[in-house]
Amino acid sequence: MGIVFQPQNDENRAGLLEDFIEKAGGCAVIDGGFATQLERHGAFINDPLWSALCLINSPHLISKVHLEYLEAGADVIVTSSYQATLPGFLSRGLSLEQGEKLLEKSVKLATGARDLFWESVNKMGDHAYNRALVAASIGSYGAYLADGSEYSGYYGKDVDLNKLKDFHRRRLQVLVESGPDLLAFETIPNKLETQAIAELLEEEDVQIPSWICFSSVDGVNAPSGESFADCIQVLNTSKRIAAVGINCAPPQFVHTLVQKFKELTGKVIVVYPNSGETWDGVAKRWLPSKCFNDDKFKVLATRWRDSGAKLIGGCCRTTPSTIRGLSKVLKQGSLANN
Ligand SMILES: C[S+](C)CC[C@H](N)C(=O)O
Ligand SMILES: N[C@@H](CCS)C(=O)O
Ligand SMILES: [Zn+2]
Repeated sequence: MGIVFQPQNDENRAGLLEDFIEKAGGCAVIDGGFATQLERHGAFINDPLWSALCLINSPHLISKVHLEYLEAGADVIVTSSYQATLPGFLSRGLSLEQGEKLLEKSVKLATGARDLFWESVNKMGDHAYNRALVAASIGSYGAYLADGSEYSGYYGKDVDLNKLKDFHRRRLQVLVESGPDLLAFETIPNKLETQAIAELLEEEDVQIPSWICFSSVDGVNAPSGESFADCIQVLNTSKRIAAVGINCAPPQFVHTLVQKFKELTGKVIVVYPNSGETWDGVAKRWLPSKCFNDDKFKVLATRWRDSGAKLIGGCCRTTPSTIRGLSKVLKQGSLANN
């Protein structure tokens, strides 16, 4: 039997994610770089919409990448909506309705791939897969700006709490209505956006559990320079947020940050770092730097798990092969595979 994930009420939201993790063997595996894998299949994403351009031009590649990550052993797959925003689509001449349809499509492509994969592995008989959860990706405001500010946290003086809530509100509503299992807020770079998300989840009475992941460029603080203690403080009282962590930061930062986060919160810790390369927001390309291959990633991931992370995957420049390795090493000894 697969794990069925059906949030029922306010109180058990985090509990359901924890149950899923427990049934997955104590540590669930998230997929890897989504845009990265689209590019490896030839998708053109050097664009203000980045990987969301594929929702318009090449949805078949999105399904293909989801299936590749499922096959590699991901227990949680993240939708292609990181940089899919209504203002972004409107600025391309699409109508509001068309933009909303694309957001819905990002969830449907993922749930469709998950259901197809689950049906096909069950036909095979014995297997070690779990029925995966679908997390709807919600990239930061900085991702929409497409100027690299998800790694600086600097949104300019005109951006206040209400502006960030307005930016996130309709996309959040549409994604929730599309039926994902989880919400994945990704590369959040500052306290203001953290607070906007926490308040919005409350105002919109969102019943689906969320994780919030921060980026980090120094391994100590949020990209804005604000401390993680300050950022996490605004999340700790929110029942809507089931997990907190780091994504798209270099792997060498993660171990210390997991330890720090364990001290700052009782929530599930989620980590999915990039390969260690650095994004050049002006040239729109990854600059080679200290890069971790799949073998090094595997070794580090066991340390992240041993220090308390319970959702572990990869972000940009990691691939299905990274996730296959992670799945193998993190599930060794697990009795819980269905
Ligand atoms: C996670 S970053 C590499 C995504 C792309 C960025 N928001 C941009 O559009 O430049
Ligand atoms: N979910 C996105 C995150 C980019 S930082 C991706 O993997 O492409
Ligand atoms: Zn990334």
